[in-house]
Amino acid sequence: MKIKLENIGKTIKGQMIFQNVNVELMSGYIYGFVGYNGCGKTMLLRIISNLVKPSEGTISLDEQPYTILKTMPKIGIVLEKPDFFNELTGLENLEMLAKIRNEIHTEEIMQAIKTVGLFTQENKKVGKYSLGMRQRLGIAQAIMEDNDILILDEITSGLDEDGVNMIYEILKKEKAKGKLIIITSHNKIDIEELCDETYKFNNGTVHAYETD
Ligand SMILES: Nc1ncnc2c1ncn2[C@@H]1O[C@H](COP(=O)(O)OP(=O)(O)OP(=O)(O)O)[C@@H](O)[C@H]1O
Repeated sequence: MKIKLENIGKTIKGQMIFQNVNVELMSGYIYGFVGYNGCGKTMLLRIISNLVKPSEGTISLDEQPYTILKTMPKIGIVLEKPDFFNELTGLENLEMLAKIRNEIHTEEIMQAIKTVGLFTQENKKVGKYSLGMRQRLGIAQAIMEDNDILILDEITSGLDEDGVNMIYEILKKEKAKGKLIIITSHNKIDIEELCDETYKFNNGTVHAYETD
């Protein structure tokens, strides 16, 4: 699977966020987006996820522009702070989200909960979860349905050392399964540990970036 961005630009209310973005993303690789606060990383993730249309340029999946695609691939997304219902437990939140596609049931959800280290916490209300636990639940939601593409914004924010190592392990396993993975992080170690290719956002431009 290949996602190709050609001359992608985004302008909001007359303000250019970025322009002429040319990037190719392939299954089996982990890509990193880096850059200062507000440079447009999340916006580009939204465009890649087909949640937002670009102002200019073409984005395609296996040479088919998104505008004519009949079905999008399965994408697991954690954009910024994961939003859950505080009055429901972690398990209930994931069960509710799983009902949208209706492809998986409690067994697969519990597997994802175990993978992210929330086993025994699944029946606690999310309102009582710490920031790191919410982040872990967000990751469980992204991986539970065996998605083709994983898009994880600020992957390690709010996680303790165990949580960070857990994320590294999960993403390396998902990569080995042939998933296309895109992350953003302000932590250089995340990028060095995980990414095959990194793109740096700077003043409206996006360029491949050498980490060494
Ligand atoms: N819905 C919106 N309406 C207007 N402007 C927006 C909207 N969403 C984002 N922006 C603007 O687009 C720019 C890029 O925001 P974005 O969230 O993509 O940055 P980011 O690189 O992800 O930042 P951070 O590192 O802080 O997460 C910012 O200037 C932001 O104010």
